[in-house]
Amino acid sequence: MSTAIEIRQVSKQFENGVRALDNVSLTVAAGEVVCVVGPSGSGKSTLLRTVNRLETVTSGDVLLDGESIHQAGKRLNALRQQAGMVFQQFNLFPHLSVLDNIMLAPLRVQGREADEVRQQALALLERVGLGHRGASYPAQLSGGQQQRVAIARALAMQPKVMLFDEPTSALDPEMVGGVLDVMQDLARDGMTMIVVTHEMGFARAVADRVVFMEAGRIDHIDQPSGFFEPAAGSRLDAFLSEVLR
Ligand SMILES: Nc1ncnc2c1ncn2[C@@H]1O[C@H](COP(=O)(O)OP(=O)(O)OP(=O)(O)O)[C@@H](O)[C@H]1O
Repeated sequence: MSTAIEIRQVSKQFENGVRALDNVSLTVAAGEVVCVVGPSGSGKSTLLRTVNRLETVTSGDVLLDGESIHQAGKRLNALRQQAGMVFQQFNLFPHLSVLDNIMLAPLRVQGREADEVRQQALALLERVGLGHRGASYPAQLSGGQQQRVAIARALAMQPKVMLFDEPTSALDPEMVGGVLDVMQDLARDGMTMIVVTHEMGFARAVADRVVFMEAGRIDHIDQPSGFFEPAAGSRLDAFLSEVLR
């Protein structure tokens, strides 16, 4: 299987001295779903953000389909578009309708043709179960619906990989399932995904591998063959007891 994402010995030290990532390496194959879990502050978001260079690296590199994103030069925008990102806060434009939110970047950033973009946006809205809400504004939707629009918006750029940063953490519990269902469908369709999440049920049901981070390093990777038992009394053990409770 071809490699979609290669995180190569990435370290990140912020200007305040915090070492958020310490020599992290991870390879994600095309079509693979990797969930990243770990205690607060362990570096999960920072790692995800280095993949599309929302965060620079202190050393190391990330390759998307074999191309360096941290040395990308003029190719940076093109490479960034290969990695769709979904955030905890949905970040929709409040003054634009749902349909316009989805169409904006394909039109403005990619310069694609309006009819084609509209057809695709409508199909994506159907896909996330909101085919009837294209004319609504974000404030008229629930948090879960807004997050499904944000997923459709990311997909509209036709990315090769999708990066999710705690996509359900800001949602009311009854909204979580609908968003996870959309993500599970995407996984089934063969999308390459890295998902930072505390949803261990989702991670174990959908992920090909689960990466456990602790203090800026990958502590352990669960393979499909067996689940990880953290050392009793460790920080990861405490964290997992908390999220699995
Ligand atoms: N812009 C920044 N400037 C300085 N320090 C930062 C910055 N962003 C993150 N950090 C620090 O880097 C470390 C890793 O943060 P990160 O957000 O990646 O962790 P996380 O595992 O995603 O945590 P959470 O689950 O709480 O979101 C933390 O100590 C955090 O305070």
